Amino acid sequence: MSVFTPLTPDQVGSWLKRYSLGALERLEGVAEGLQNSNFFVDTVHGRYVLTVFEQFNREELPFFVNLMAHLARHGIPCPTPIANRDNEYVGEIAGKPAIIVTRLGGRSLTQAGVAHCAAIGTLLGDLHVAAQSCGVRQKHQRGAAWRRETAKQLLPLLAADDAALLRDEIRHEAQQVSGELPRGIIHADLFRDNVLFDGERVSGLLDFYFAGVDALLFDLAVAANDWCRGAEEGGELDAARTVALLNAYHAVRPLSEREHLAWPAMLRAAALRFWLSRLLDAHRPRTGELVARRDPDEYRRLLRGHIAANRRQVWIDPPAA
Ligand SMILES: Nc1ncnc2c1ncn2[C@@H]1O[C@H](COP(=O)(O)OP(=O)(O)O)[C@@H](O)[C@H]1O
Ligand SMILES: N[C@@H](CCOP(=O)(O)O)C(=O)O
Repeated sequence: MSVFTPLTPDQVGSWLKRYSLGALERLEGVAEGLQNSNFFVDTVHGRYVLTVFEQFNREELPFFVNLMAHLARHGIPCPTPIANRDNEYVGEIAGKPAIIVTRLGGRSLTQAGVAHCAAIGTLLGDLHVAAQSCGVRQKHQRGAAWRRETAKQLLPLLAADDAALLRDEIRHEAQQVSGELPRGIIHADLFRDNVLFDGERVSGLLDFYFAGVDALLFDLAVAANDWCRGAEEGGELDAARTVALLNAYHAVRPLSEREHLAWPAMLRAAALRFWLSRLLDAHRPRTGELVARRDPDEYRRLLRGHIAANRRQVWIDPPAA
């Protein structure tokens, strides 16, 4: 996250009185992330993370908070939301909705190896299975309809070759049949900075604020695009890491023949999703105390790499059931 809403120790100290977490010992703004304002909060009882929501109103939060609570109960290493003395997860600070969750140990990786990618495959499979019994549902907010609408807004702002790429990609996506793929709640943003590792063990899965129902394969493609991207400038995936990710996932939730066939298009859809959101951020920058930005060109290169690989038929295929 970035800090868009600065908070003082006094503000947080008096807010904490609504919880049974003890008095504030230390408050620190977190520089990573893009969507919300996050603070590490240490109290006499433990270590927590306070998230102030910049883009959601109160009514939109119960889905995410209940999903995290459900997954934590089912052994997924995600933060556990803490209820206040009125037994509510969602509170308010600085006029904005806020929650406090357990702070997990470990560190996010800048470079992932084969063993890390296998751990991510297992984690994602476990997440998809555990989420099946979650009582709350909502649509994935960055799905195909969002991509179409966002492309329309961005097209007039882009250079001719980018606009042509975007138009072709939206057309390509419309020709796919992803509606027939297995669906469920997906994390939808499983990048390296949203996972904490302790050695080769996953100690934390963070940032559920894009989660929602969509094709499960989309989640795997988002993860492959970030965790398995090769070191070179183009958009090819590293074979060993991709195979490790896919095989580990397949061992938990076997991929179907239909998913196998849909994989190349799904990698493109997942690359398109982040090219679009990064372009939007670049064209409408937000202000704040510590604001992180991500490079749209990285995902344009990845998208072009997938299109070129598609023409040459050099996909690293997932195992088929
Ligand atoms: N529960 C947590 N335990 C440990 N670190 C956390 C936790 N929540 C957030 N963080 C830290 O804060 C950063 C930003 O959090 P994130 O949820 O990704 O924010 P945003 O929603 O703004 O993207 C993470 O990369 C991680 O370093
Ligand atoms: N993973 C996305 C950005 C989403 O922001 P996050 O900080 O909430 O993960 C990207 O890399 O574009």
